[in-house]
Amino acid sequence: MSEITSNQVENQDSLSTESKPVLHARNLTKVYKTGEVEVKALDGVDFEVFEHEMVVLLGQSGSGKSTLLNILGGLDVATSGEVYFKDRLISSESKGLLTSFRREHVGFVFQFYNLIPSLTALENVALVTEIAKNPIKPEEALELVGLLPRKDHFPAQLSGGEQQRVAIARAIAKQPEILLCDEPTGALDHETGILVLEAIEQVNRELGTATVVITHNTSVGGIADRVVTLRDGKVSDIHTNSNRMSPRELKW
Ligand SMILES: Nc1ncnc2c1ncn2[C@@H]1O[C@H](COP(=O)(O)OP(=O)(O)OP(=O)(O)O)[C@@H](O)[C@H]1O
Repeated sequence: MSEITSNQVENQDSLSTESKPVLHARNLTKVYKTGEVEVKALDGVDFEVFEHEMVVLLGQSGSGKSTLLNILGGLDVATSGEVYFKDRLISSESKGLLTSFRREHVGFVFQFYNLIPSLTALENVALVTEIAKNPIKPEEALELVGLLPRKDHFPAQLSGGEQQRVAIARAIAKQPEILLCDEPTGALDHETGILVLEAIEQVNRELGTATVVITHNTSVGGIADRVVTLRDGKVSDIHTNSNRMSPRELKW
């Protein structure tokens, strides 16, 4: 992987003058201590995601992708460094404030869907909309991911890809400013993975939700505005795509 070039840094600067970062992190480090053993999972990471932007986060296993995503979303805290949500410095906030930041502003999608088996697709999404401040209707969220016709089906009656699309609907139904997806296609075959990426792409385009997608699959970088690569806990490359590909155009 190449180091960041001045051209790439310029591209970033031009992006930042056109729109504002929804999230930005400065000089993040994360050290995990287990007994005598220390692992430096993040080592001076600067990262931002702008309004409406789609960022794909690449890197080998153990490079620090999930650690970064969890800190950005307020699920974990950094050892040092700063994280801002717009102008709000969230990295110095109490656990309670961080929890309310996460509840109000962040949608998460993980590799495994974590739907409640005894509830239908619609009820799984409604669980979130019932307590959110400014939700869209659960039906609308399912429509966005193409699953309204399956609203009365239980998770066991849906394929893996369909369950993941319900999980995406659940994540975005509260209209978060940020959608963070950790290996959303990791458990899926190629065709199903494309459908899930299409759902994420649709949400990003129609709701304008700033989105970060972690993947091992370098081809998926084609759907992003920017592709950020981590290596050994550092940003090793930032690439700006001149055009975003649709998920269906991806080949792997
Ligand atoms: N809770 C933890 N305790 C100790 N070490 C951890 C913990 N979580 C992560 N690590 C270590 O931190 C490093 C970064 O892990 P992380 O999960 O962020 O990488 P990743 O790029 O997301 O990997 P993968 O693609 O395999 O999910 C790894 O060396 C990992 O073993």
